[in-house]
Amino acid sequence: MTGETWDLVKSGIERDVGANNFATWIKPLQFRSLDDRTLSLASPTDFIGRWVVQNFSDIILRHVDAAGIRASRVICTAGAAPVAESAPASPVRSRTEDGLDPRFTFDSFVVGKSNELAHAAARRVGEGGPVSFNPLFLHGGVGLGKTHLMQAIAWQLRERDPGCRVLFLSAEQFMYRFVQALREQSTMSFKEMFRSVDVLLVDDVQFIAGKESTQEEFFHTFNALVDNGKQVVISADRSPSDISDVQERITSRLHSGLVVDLHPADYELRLGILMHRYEQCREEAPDFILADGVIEFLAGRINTSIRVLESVMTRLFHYWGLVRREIRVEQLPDVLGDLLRASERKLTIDEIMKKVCDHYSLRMSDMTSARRSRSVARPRQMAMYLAKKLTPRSYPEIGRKFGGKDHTTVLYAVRKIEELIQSDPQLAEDAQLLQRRLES
Ligand SMILES: Nc1ncnc2c1ncn2[C@@H]1O[C@H](COP(=O)(O)OP(=O)(O)OP(=O)(O)O)[C@@H](O)[C@H]1O
Repeated sequence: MTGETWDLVKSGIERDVGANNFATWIKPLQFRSLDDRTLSLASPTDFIGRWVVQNFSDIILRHVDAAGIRASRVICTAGAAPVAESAPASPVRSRTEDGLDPRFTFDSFVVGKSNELAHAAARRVGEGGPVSFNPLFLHGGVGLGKTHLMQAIAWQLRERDPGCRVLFLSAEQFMYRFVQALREQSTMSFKEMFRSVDVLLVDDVQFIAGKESTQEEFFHTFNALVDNGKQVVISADRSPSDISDVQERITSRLHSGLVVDLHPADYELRLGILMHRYEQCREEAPDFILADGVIEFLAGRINTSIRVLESVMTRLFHYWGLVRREIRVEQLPDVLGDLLRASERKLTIDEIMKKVCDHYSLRMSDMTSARRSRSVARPRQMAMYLAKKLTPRSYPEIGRKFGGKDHTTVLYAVRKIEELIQSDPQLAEDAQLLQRRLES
């Protein structure tokens, strides 16, 4: 690793930690050395060094890993002596050399309503042979199983045909490899390597937004593969047309295959995933017991990402390792406090109005105005309906937020939209889409 690579890694970290955190904590860090998987960074003060190690080690290691560099510990030094040192990374990184996690297979993927289409499409690609859609584009919010499905495809293809050349990498890794090839003047072998694969899977493609030459290279690689009948699978946190700063020609090519949305997990899927993890834990430790109602309680409460559901079960398992007693529902707030609170984030009426305005190209003032033309009144009714459905606010409270309207106006709006959902498929689709966007 060099100082230059560290600078690239830093730009990736900025995306995760936000501009303020970046400027305060990460930007001042200088690369010192990488020995024996220990990344040593120089920090301007002891305090910054300690803070970084405590709060940012995992993120730093994740991005270093994405750059293809193996490191398992961060040390910060101010002056000559180390001020803080992270514990070695946990064995979460039990990935194979090619970046595939052995846990991410189809067998361990729980299928529900919200991911069944994505799962079916991924399965189809995993079967190999000609596929009628290319590329397969999977998108959805944080921690909903995109990476899991992509890697499951890779594992299945390899299992069926060990000779099949499958390459899985993140868009961030694609960029690092490309930059390295430019630096080492080896772009020809870079191109050859990428064009020789049978199936290319690129995760988190939104990362290349705004990165002109990486986009250009990605576009050429993509075209060369698709034109030669090789399968491409891509994932992103949003749909192709919602990724800004990506050239139009790329967006339209991304659209040319099958675009599938992974929706937030519903109650049944959350329950299924928790039960699956519980069984896995019990295979390891048959005495690990959760009292009746615990899993149902968690499935009802944790509605953020599936990653959080997993952390919950891991936390309970560790807790059980200490107390060795059945865990009951009453104990959950103490054991899981922060994780439960994180799921309590409530949607505000302002957020709902804003999403509805974006969707129908209206101004926020249209939500509170008294205009009755249908192009404004209908979206306003939709926003009222969503406010009733997705927040605990009462009819009068909602009325007040919409420019002091009477509660009967809100009641009428909710009934009207409910009625139209039954008779107007376009409106029903709008309502469903908005709800999904608001809940994700
Ligand atoms: N349907 C599922 N069944 C079992 N596990 C799942 C399922 N969906 C997600 N997971 C698990 O949740 C975790 C997060 O999933 P994953 O990393 O695939 O999310 P992602 O959509 O790629 O999110 P991000 O964009 O944040 O990386 C993983 O450990 C994965 O195994």
